[in-house]
Amino acid sequence: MAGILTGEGVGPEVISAALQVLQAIEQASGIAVQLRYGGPIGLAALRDSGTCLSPEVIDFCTNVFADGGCIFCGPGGGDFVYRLRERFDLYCKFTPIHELAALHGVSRIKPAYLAGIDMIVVRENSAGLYLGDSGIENLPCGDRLATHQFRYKSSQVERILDVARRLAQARRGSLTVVTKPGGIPAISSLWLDALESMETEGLTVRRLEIDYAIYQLLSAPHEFDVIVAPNMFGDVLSDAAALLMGARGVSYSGNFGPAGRAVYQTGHGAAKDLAGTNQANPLGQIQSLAMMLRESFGLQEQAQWIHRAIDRVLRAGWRTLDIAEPDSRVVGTREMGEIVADAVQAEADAGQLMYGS
Ligand SMILES: NC(=O)C1=CN([C@@H]2O[C@H](COP(=O)(O)OP(=O)(O)OC[C@H]3O[C@@H](n4cnc5c(N)ncnc54)[C@H](O)[C@@H]3O)[C@@H](O)[C@H]2O)C=CC1
Ligand SMILES: CC(C)CC(=O)C(=O)O
Repeated sequence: MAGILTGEGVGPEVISAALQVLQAIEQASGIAVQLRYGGPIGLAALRDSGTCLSPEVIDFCTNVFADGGCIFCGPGGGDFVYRLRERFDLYCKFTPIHELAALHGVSRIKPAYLAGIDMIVVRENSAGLYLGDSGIENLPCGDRLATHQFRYKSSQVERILDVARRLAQARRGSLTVVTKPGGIPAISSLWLDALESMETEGLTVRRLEIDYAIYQLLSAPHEFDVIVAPNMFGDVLSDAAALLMGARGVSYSGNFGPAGRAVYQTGHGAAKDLAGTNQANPLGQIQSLAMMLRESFGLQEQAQWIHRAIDRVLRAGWRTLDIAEPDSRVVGTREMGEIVADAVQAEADAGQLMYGS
């Protein structure tokens, strides 16, 4: 079962396109995913309930998780995602970054640097800068003073490093740990000490500082497999890495906590400039659907149908405006959802022909 939070801005449009694709999966496989719908989130909720994560949405998520489901979420602004992660201890965010070969032509990065890239940014989601205490005070001299204090416990660092270590062991065995010893010495030491005392036999471990890590990510992306970082560095790394896939509109992620709790979302935001125009790219939300099917429902094959369908659609020249090339067949959000849904059906049929089932 999946709980749907449609989000704000372009959220309802990209969620609706993704659900068209889910319908195609259901028709092709005979699997039925039960859906429940929750209320508004983010700045839309703030207007009505005075908070970006309302008590109703907390109850909704609590019930979905208690019934063994996960959340499929459109973008939401304000502090919605931080409060959600805090409330349900969604301490781990995975952002997969993989080659979308059909989009080499729209990338700002030369194709030779993009071929075969395949990495996952593992972001610590439960502490650090974004979960700190802050305030602004008016000083007697007339100046204003803003302060922000943030912290990490070694147990929080150890659990995320352990997730990243296990992921790297299951993949190509390369782990990059990103800190900034000169800039945030105490927290960087905590991370690097935890890394030092962790069993990393069989892994190639790199320690990079955030500034050079971003430079390397964009100049030598093949060198990355699993990257793990504190909250804010992980946010910046995953947004920058999205450039390697072609555009912000195709980026996606999953947030994970204990007891199988999971929230799947886009990497891009509410894109309010595009809301209601049927121009938003739904491929990020659709890829997060594939991630949900694979990680929460164990539907590997169906997730692959989606990725292959997207490749097929992009190679055929179908594009939303943000990823259009001069000879593209430009379509809107809704139409892209329909085209990918049809391509999913074609992938499912091709699979049946191949295996004769
Ligand atoms: N996953 C989430 O829930 C996220 C939510 N946000 C929230 O979204 C709001 C807007 O954030 P911004 O920083 O402006 O980032 P944004 O991603 O919403 O927009 C940045 C630029 O990317 C474009 N863009 C984004 N998604 C697109 C798509 N699917 N197709 C085509 N173009 C797309 C927008 O039109 C805009 O020009 C804020 O309230 C922010 O807090 C931001 C990032 C992630
Ligand atoms: C701005 C947020 C709503 C989303 C984001 O960028 C995050 O994951 O921290």
